[in-house]
Amino acid sequence: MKKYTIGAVFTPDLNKVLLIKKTKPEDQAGRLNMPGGKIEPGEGSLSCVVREITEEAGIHTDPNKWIYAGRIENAGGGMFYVDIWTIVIPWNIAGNIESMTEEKVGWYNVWSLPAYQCLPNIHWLVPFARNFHDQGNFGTLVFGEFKYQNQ
Ligand SMILES: Nc1nc2c([nH]c(=O)n2[C@H]2C[C@H](O)[C@@H](COP(=O)(O)OP(=O)(O)OP(=O)(O)O)O2)c(=O)[nH]1
Repeated sequence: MKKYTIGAVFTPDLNKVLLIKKTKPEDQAGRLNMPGGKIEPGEGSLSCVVREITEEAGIHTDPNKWIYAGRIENAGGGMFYVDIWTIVIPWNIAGNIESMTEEKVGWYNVWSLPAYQCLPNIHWLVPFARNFHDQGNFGTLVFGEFKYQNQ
C-alpha cells in the first residue's frame, strides 16, 4: 500500500494557495500539485505533511494548526491513498517560502488557477480544502473519502 500526503496551504486572506511544479512521478511532471510526498515507514500522516512542506518550501508549520480534510484512494482500496491536509499560515511565514528542491514552489491565486498546468483534481481539491477555513461557509463543511475507479 502506497501512502502519501498533500498539503493545501493558504494565505490568511484565503486568496492564495501554495503549489509546486512537479518533476516526478512521470504522470505529474511539468504540472502543478500541492506539496507533499510519501509517508515514511513508522511516520504519521501529520508528521509527513509538516516535514514535506519544510523540505519543499523551506517553512516550518505548526502541527497543531493543520486540519485533516479527507483522503483520496483507489476504488476498493489497498493500492494507494493520499491524505489531504490543510492550513492557513501567517503572512510573515507566507513571505518566506523558498524552493528547496528542483521542484519550484509558489503562490497561486485560488480564483484563477492555470487550467492546463494543474493536475486535474487540483481544481476541486483547492476549493474543497479552502472551505475548511472560510468562515462564510460554516455549516456547509463536507468531509470526504473519495475513491478512484481502478484502471
Ligand atoms: N493532487 C493529487 N496528488 C496526488 C495524487 N496522487 C498522488 O500520489 N499525489 C501526490 C502525493 C504525493 O505528494 C505526490 C507523489 O509523490 P512524489 O513522487 O512527489 O514524492 P515521493 O513519492 O518521491 O515522496 P518524497 O520523496 O517527496 O517523500 O503526488 C492525486 O491523484 N492528486
